[in-house]
Amino acid sequence: MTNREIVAERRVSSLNRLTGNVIALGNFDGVHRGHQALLQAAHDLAIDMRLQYYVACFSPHPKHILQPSEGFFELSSLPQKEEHFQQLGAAGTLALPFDAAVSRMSPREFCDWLWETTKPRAITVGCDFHFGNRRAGGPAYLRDYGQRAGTLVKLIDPSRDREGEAFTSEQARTALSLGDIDRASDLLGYRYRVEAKVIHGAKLGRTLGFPTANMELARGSKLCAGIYAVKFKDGAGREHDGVASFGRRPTVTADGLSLLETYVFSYSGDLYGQTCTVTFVKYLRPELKFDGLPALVAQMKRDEADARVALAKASLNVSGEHCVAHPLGASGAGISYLSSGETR
Ligand SMILES: Cc1cc2nc3c(=O)[nH]c(=O)nc-3n(C[C@H](O)[C@H](O)[C@H](O)COP(=O)(O)O)c2cc1C
Ligand SMILES: Nc1ncnc2c1ncn2[C@@H]1O[C@H](COP(=O)(O)OP(=O)(O)O)[C@@H](O)[C@H]1O
Repeated sequence: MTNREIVAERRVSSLNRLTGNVIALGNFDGVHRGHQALLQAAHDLAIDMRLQYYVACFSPHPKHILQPSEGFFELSSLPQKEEHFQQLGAAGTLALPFDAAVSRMSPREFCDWLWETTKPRAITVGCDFHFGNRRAGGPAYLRDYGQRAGTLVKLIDPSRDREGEAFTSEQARTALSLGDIDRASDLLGYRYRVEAKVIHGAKLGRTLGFPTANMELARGSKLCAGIYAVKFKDGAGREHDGVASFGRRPTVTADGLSLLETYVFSYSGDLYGQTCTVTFVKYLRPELKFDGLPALVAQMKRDEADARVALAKASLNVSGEHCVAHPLGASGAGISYLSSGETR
């Protein structure tokens, strides 16, 4: 059997498992507290119907294709979303490929494809979800289509904070772009985190007594430049405390690339090439241009002390668990990738 055949076989078996279940449909960028409530509704419905629920989301996020020049600030990668979905009891994730051709599908074509692919017994969808050419399809279209196909389509109202404002991905993006980590954590229901490979830098950090693991964030990130108290997970999954700087290092470069640089406390070793995760616990201060390296190093020492205090004060739930209590725990079956021509 060739590798290709093995992959195809796996795909068929996972799709066979997925058909005839509950589908939670959406983009779920950030998997924020509103998304979590919707996924909880899908989960509850699946239990009532004695079925499983799967999440169907587009990949890449449609904004990358529809507004490529605007540099979309995506809150979570597909693997990060899948991790959240698993924690929220989903049996698997169906990544629906999004490209120009899919963007031109009529609502009817899209629904025909989705129904043929997943044979859903029920679909849960947020009241503001739109799809199809020029966003012509919406929850009402899905409900009517479902009625004709004998599928229950459950529209979920947005969940709101104490002030009555709906949780949105855009609010979380705004909070992160302002350095308001507390607000972002509150909206997301967990602490914002990024994952990337550690790359080589100017090798100056070690001479300052502050070696930093350098990571490039996804294009389009609008995270506020500044200094943060963080948790750092190395490639082997070990968690460390640290202090990170995100920005262009105006003290040492004229127009450097934006980098996330973490000084990992009580660590010595080689992190180059490891895929690491940085979880943001507290914003400490803006990035500044210092008058020479001694002034920068003196401030970095104060930053380290401030970060230690902030990390000691923060609740222990630092790896960012969900606020939503979940009876099922992890039971995910992985991601299935589909092409729009494929049904089973
Ligand atoms: C805690 C901390 C605070 C920092 N603050 C600033 C800052 O305010 N301004 C700045 O230009 N660079 C700042 N940096 C970035 C340093 O300039 C950078 O880490 C140093 O030049 C080493 O770079 P390298 O990893 O490429 O060797 C900070 C770094 C850390 C770890
Ligand atoms: N405590 C530490 N925190 C961060 N990186 C460390 C630490 N100790 C050793 N390292 C290693 O040193 C590298 C950073 O050193 P640095 O001089 O800043 O070089 P670069 O400019 O390439 O980032 C990291 O990528 C990692 O491999």
